[in-house]
Amino acid sequence: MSALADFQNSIYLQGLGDVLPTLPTDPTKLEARAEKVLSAQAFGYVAGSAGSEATARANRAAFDRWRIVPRMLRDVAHRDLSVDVLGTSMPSPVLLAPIGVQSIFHPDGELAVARAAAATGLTMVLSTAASYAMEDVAAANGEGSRWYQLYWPKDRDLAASFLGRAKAAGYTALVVTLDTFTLAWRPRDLDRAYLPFLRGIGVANYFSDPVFQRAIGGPVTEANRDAALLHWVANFGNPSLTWDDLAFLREHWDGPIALKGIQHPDDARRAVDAGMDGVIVSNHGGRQVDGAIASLDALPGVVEAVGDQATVLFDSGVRTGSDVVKALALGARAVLLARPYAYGLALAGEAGVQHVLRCVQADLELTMALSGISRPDELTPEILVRS
Ligand SMILES: Cc1cc2nc3c(=O)[nH]c(=O)nc-3n(C[C@H](O)[C@H](O)[C@H](O)COP(=O)(O)O)c2cc1C
Ligand SMILES: O=C(O)C(=O)c1ccccc1
Repeated sequence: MSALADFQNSIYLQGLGDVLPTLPTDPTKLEARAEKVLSAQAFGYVAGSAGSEATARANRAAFDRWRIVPRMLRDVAHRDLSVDVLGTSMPSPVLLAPIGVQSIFHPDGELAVARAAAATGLTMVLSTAASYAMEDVAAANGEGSRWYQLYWPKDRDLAASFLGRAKAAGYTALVVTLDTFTLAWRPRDLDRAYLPFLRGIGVANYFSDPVFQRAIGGPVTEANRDAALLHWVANFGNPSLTWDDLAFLREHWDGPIALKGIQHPDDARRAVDAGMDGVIVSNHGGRQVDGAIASLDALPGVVEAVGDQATVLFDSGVRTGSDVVKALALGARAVLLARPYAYGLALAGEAGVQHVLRCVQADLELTMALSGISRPDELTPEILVRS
């Protein structure tokens, strides 16, 4: 049964008992509802962006400047949303973006998200800054499919250790995030003096790592906890990295690699020259460079530069099925969904994440079908006009 039929059934069955769906389907309402259950600090952390938040707004405005021109009488009775992305087959072109520190949203954090991803068949991308160790998340994800996102630490041995652990735990592709070697100027967090890591959230992969433990002289205990956190701060990111360093990744990872945070066509070309398999066009949801180009506006140039040589993925601002249609029409192979599933997690744990994933997929399937599109590879720029 398709995700759509599945979802409509569940709404219908709930309706029979005069019980309305417990969570909103509208992403804006979902965010508003999440604000009610989260602390001001946790909500500010997820909803907030860098500086004046102009780029976060621009991400959404860019979607609104494209309009779909639906086509009729195209026999869309049989729809197949499945795609192959970097060696992973997925039921629809939507992945779960890496989001760190998920236990600030729900005690089960990444474990709940891993279960929801497995239940829906979608691929999750686990952050290095997760609140649970990657082996525990892999166990929760079971037969599901998972990629690993590297925050590339200064200590090369630690980076190599992370990659070895990820491979052993069944993460099949590597996402390397380049745009966040340090957190940007984020007023909402600054004004609350809020940083989850300083409370020991988001460091599970570090504290559980043998290389990290060796560096601080043994396992993390109450006695050396502050020293461990300081070591984390000193090692989290490496601002000295250059394109030449990418050779290290190829040496330590034999699967597909995608660079996340690409916004310029020349950087995409350099990624291909360095032997990378994919790029993720992203401005980190406007959380890094305030005033940066809207992610959707950066997409066509990157696709033109490397679309025939690398897999181009997209995130930043994806909220609805029509957003996915637009990003795919502009050349993305798949998109990463981010904040909306964190809101689902905050509201109802695994069930909340499943709800969000099912909503986006059902909306996507309906929007495609009603636009005359049966399969993702039929989406081309011709279906869009500038509004
Ligand atoms: C709370 C939060 C934590 C995030 N943590 C990470 C992370 O650990 N690694 C990473 O590559 N991106 C991280 N991101 C960025 C997302 O992967 C994604 O690029 C961004 O959220 C897309 O913007 P959108 O949520 O507005 O669609 C984080 C985003 C949020 C909101
Ligand atoms: O907050 C973020 O955007 C982010 O990417 C991050 C970085 C380090 C730890 C947790 C999240």
